[in-house]
Amino acid sequence: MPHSRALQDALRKVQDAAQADSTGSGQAHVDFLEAIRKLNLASETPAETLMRMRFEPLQSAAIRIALEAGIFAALDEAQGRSMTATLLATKTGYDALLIARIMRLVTCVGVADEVGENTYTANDMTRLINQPGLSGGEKHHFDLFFPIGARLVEYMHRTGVHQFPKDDSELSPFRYAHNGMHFFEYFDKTPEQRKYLDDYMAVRRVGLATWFETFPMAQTLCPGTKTDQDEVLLVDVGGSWGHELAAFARAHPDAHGRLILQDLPKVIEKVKGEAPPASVECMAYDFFTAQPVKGARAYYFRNICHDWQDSICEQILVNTAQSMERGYSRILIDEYVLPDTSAPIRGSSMDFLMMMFCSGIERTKRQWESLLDRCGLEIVRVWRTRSDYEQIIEAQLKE
Ligand SMILES: C[S@@+](CC[C@H](N)C(=O)[O-])C[C@H]1O[C@@H](n2cnc3c(N)ncnc32)[C@H](O)[C@@H]1O
Repeated sequence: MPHSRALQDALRKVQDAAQADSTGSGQAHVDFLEAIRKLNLASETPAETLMRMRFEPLQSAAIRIALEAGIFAALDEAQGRSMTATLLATKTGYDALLIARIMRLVTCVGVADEVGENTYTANDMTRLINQPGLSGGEKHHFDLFFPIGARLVEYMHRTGVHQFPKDDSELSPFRYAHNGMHFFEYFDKTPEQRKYLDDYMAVRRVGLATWFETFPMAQTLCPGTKTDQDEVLLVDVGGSWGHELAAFARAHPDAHGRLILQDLPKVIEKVKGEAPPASVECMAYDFFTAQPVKGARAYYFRNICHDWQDSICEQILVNTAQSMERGYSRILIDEYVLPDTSAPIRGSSMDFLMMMFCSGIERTKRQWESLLDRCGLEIVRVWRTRSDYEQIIEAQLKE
C-alpha cells in the first residue's frame, strides 16, 4: 500500500485546493487539478502508476476510432436518448461487437456514459468532442503524433535525437515519421489536416480569459495610439483564420486603428474565399521576409515562436522588430512562460510536443529574455493569465 502519511497529506491538499477553487480563480482551478493528480499518484503503488500510464495511449486510440466511425456524432444526434451497440452499428456501418469494445474503454474515460449493457448516451464531453474544433484537436494530435511514436526508438538509433536540427540533413522526429516533410509543408500537402489544425486553433482556449483581457489592450495601448486615419492598431502575425482579431474587434468595436491579419498566401487565400472576419484586413505575408507593416502599435504573435528553434525564431522576430517604431510599437507574444522548477504538466507536455512536431520549444522567462535580447527587444512586462497556461509577453525595442 502507498505510504499512508503521504496519502493523507495529498488528500488534505485536495480538500484545501477544492475550497480555493470555489472562489472561481483560474489559477486555483489549475492548482486543484494538480492536487488531484498528486493524490492519484499517492494512492497508487509505483507499479500501478506505470501500468496506468502504459495503457493511456489506448484511450486515445479508442477515442480516435469512435470519432472516425461517427459513434460520437450518432450519440449526439440522439439528443439524450440512449443507443445500443446494435443501433450504433446500424447507424455507422461498423460491427456491434467492435462498437461495444470501443465504448467499454471510451465510457471508462468519461467521453460518453454507459447506461446499461451495451447501451450508451452522450454526455457533455461527447457533445464537445463532436464539434469541429475539439474533434479537429483530437485528429491533429493523434494523426500527427502516433506515427512519430511508432518510429521513435528506430529514429533514436538510426539518426540520434535532433532537438534543433542544424540543417535539412538532420531529421526531426516529425520529419523522420512523415516522409521527410517539415511540419508546415505537411499541412500544405494534407488540406484536411490543415483544417483540423485551424479548427482546433480557433477553440483551443475556449473558457479561458482572452489575450486582450489578460493584457488590457484597450486600457494600455489603445489610448496612446496615433489618431491618423491609416494607423495600424494590431497586426496578427501568423494569425490563421483571424479569430483573435475578430474577437478583439467584437469586444472593442470603437478601438481606433486598422486590424491586419497576416499568414501564408495559401491560408489568406482560403480565409478570403470564406467569410473573412468583418473589419479585419487580410494580408499574405511570409514571416521570413521583412515585415511590410511599419510602425504598428502592436504586433501579436500567438503560438508562433514555440514552433521554431531559437536561430529561426530570431529571424521571424527581427523581421518584425525592424519595422517597429522605438518607444511606440510593441510585440505581444502569447505563449507559455515556463517556471524554472515544478513546471505544470500542460506546459511540460506542450514543450515535448513542440520538440516532436516542429523542433520548437516552450521557453522559460530566462530563455525568452535571452532570445528577445538577441533580436534587439526587451520585455516590458509579462502579463500573467489567471491560470497557469499561456501568458502575454509585452516587449519593445531596446532603449
Ligand atoms: C500554430 S499556428 C498558430 C495560429 C494562430 N496564431 C493561433 O494561435 O491560433 C501557426 C501559424 O503560423 C502560420 N505560418 C507558418 N509559417 C509561416 C510563415 N512562414 N509566414 C507566415 N505565417 C506562417 C501557419 O500558417 C499557422 O497559421
